[in-house]
Amino acid sequence: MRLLIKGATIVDETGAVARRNVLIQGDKVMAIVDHDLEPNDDDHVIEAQGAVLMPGLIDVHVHFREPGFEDKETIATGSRAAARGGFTTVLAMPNLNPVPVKATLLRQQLRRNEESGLIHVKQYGAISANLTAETVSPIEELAAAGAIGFTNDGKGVQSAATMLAAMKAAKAVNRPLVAHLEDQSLMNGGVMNMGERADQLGLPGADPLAETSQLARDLVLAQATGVHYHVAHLSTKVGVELVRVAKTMGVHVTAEVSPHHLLLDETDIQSATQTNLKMNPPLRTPADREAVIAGLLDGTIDMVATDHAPHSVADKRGDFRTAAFGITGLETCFPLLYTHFIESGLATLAQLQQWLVKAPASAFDLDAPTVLKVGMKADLAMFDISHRHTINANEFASKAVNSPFVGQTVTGMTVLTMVDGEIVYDATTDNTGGHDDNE
Ligand SMILES: NC(=O)N[C@@H](CC(=O)O)C(=O)O
Ligand SMILES: [Zn+2]
Ligand SMILES: [Zn+2]
Repeated sequence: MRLLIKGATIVDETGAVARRNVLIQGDKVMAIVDHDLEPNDDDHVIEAQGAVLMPGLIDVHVHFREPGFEDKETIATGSRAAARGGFTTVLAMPNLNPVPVKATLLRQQLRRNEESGLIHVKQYGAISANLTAETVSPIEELAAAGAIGFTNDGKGVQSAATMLAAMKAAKAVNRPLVAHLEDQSLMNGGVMNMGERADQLGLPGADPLAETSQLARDLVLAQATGVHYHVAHLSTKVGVELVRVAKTMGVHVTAEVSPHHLLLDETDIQSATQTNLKMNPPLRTPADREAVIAGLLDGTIDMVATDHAPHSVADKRGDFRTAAFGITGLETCFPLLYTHFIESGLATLAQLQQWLVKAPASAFDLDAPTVLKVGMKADLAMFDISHRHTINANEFASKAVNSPFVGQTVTGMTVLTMVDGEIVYDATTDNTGGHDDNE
C-alpha cells in the first residue's frame, strides 16, 4: 500500500516553506511534488489541509524508566507518548535499575527498547556504576555493544579525575559524553533555585554555581581531551556564556535546553505544593530564562530536548520538600514551542526543525532523516498548526501526568507520526490516553 499525503506544508532542502503532495511507499518517501498525484485504488490518501509535515522529531534526553521503575513509565508507554508528540527517535537515559553499566546489560536494554519501542529508542550507557562510582565503566565495551553516548544523568560527576577519564574513553570510541551538571557540595539540599523566591517560600535553595562551576571545569577538560561534550538541560545565564566562549575557543561542545527552562522561571512557583514545577536543574530566574532563549536563538544552544521525566502521582504528591524531581515533556514539546516561538514570531519553522531534528541528528550522528526529500526514510511527523487546544492530562499516552503545562492553551497538534513507513500515531484514532480526572 502507498500513502499519499495531499497539501502538506513542508520546509524544503533550501529552507523554503512550500505546499506539496507527498507519496510514501514502503519505508521511503517516493515523491514530493507541487502538482496533483493520481492515487491508485488502494492508496491510503490523507488530506493534510496545510498541516506541517517534517522529518520525525528527535529527543536526545528522555527517561523511560524500564527496567526498575515501571510504575512511572515503560518503554511502551514512553514511546507511545513520543509518537503522540511527533518524535520518531529518542535517546534514553540510563538511570534505570539495573543501570546499563556493562555490555551485557546494555545489550539487554537495547533488546528491550527494540521489542517494546514503538519508535527508535537509542540507549545511553552510564559513565559509572550506580551513576555515582568514581571508577569509569567499560566505555569501549559499552560503545561496541551499541551505546549512543555516555552520561550519569540524574547525578553530576563529582570528581574531575572521573570526568577526565570518562572523556578520554568516550573520545577514544568517538561517542559523546553528556553531562548533568550538579556539584553536590553546592546544592545545600536545595529543592528549587537559591534566591529570593526560595526564601519567600521558605524552601532550601540550590546554588546555580552547582551547574556553572562544574560546566567551567568540564569545558576545560573537554578542550584538553577533544571529546564531544554535550551539556544536558542548560539552565543558567552564566552557563550560556561559558558555552558561547568555549565554542569560540574551539571546544567540541553542544548544548540542549528544555522547553520548561525556556518557558518557565522561578517566579512561576506560587506555592510549595506546585510540585510539577519541581525539577533538576530547577527553574531559574527570569534573567536566566531570557539568556537560554537568546542562546537558543543565536545558536549557542544547539537543540531542544525535553528531559521527559515521568513520575507517578504518588511520587509527586506532597510539596517541594518531598516530591520527586522532574516533569514529562514529550507530548507538549511541539505545541509549546510552536506557540511560544513560531506563532509569536520569535523564530521560524525552519529553526524549529533545526532544534528538534537537524541539530540532534548531526550532534549525535544519528541515521535519522533531517530534511524532507525524495528517497528519505519515512520517519515523519505531521502537525496541524491551525488547531488550538487546552493541554489535558487525561489525553496523555504517557503513564505519567506530571506536567506543569496542563491547562495551558496551545497551538499545534500531532496528526500523524510514521516510523519506517508505518503509522505509529494517528490522531483520528487516538485513544491512547486513559487517565482518570482525579488521578
Ligand atoms: N530532570 C529531573 O528532574 N529528573 C530526572 C533526572 C535528570 O534529568 O536529572 C529524572 O530521572 O527524573
Ligand atoms: Zn539531568
Ligand atoms: Zn534527565
